[in-house]
Amino acid sequence: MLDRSTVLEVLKPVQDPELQKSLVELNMIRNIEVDSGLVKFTVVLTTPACPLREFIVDECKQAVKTLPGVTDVEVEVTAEIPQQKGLPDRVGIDRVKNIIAISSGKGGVGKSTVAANVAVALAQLGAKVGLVDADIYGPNAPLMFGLSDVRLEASGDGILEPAFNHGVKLVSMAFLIDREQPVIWRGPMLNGIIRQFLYQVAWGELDYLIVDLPPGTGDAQLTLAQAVPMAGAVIVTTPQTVALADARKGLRMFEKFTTVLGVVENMSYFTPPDLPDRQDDIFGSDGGEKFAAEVGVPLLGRIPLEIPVRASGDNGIPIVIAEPESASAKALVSIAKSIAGKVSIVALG
Ligand SMILES: Nc1ncnc2c1ncn2[C@@H]1O[C@H](COP(=O)(O)OP(=O)(O)OP(=O)(O)O)[C@@H](O)[C@H]1O
Repeated sequence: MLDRSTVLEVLKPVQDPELQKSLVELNMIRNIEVDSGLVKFTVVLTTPACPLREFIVDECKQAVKTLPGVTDVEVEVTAEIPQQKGLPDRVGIDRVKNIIAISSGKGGVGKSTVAANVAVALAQLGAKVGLVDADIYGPNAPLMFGLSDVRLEASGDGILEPAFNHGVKLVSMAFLIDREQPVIWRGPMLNGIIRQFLYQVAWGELDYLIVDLPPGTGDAQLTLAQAVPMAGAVIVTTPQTVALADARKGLRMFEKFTTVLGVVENMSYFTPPDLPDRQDDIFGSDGGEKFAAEVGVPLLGRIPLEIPVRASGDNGIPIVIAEPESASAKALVSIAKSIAGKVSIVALG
């Protein structure tokens, strides 16, 4: 007989490929309805940015269709994002589910570009996202979000209301300081600023809080590590040997206090606009892939060097919005999905 329990039974062997557990066991199948031959149910994913969304829905449909009497299957997809372990219950951070650090060993490899686009891509996929620009020596996020002229001031109780654009809440040193202030004065402020950005911002409910760190393995990384537990860290590098050597140092440091979710290879190749089939490996070939394999973490994706990436960053409209069909935008959306998938594994692990 075709009813709720036979549907649930036939769905039991269907697994979430990343979590490697049955969807039924994970309580991801809800609201089963059977109306003669029509079967309807909801799949509750662990992130709206699930990289395997279509695959999972297809597997479920195929399984249910094997039941005698089924004429049609309708699947609704929603998401409930699990919270990482160990987050303190303190104002500002109390409704944040997952904190993700984006870091690089070397400067100028595109870390802020990746952080901004991953944040916007996750928001476009339906997640609630915040971004902390913790790069106090070169805060670029306001420019990339078209918010260069914004100034923020904490209210009487010391709480900062974040700026907002492209679906992302944002705080940055650039919103607080006098731009003429010498960079040398910023170092001693670092500890306080990072804590303020975590605990004294009216973040509200956030699925992902992304922290764009300065390059290297310095005070900002240690301050963040001491200030709050993270779901994980992402290392951005170019395929170049010198960038990879620095990335290795960064990775070893992060491994001491969080999960390294993976490596992003940026500026992987250049395709001349008039020669769409060509790929010039300007900074070397497959460096990111070899590096990821060597250190035993996933390669989350490769982003080509494209002029519109730079131009869109300078114009305040990240490439995933400005040119969503470009190879770099597609790579960045796929990277955002991979990061979300890995964060779910950490949270449920
Ligand atoms: N894939 C790409 N194609 C073209 N330009 C890029 C790409 N990635 C980054 N850029 C450009 O390179 C420059 C440096 O990028 P970005 O500021 O993101 O690097 P960073 O690693 O955060 O640097 P910093 O060390 O200053 O923090 C920016 O002008 C950015 O627009």
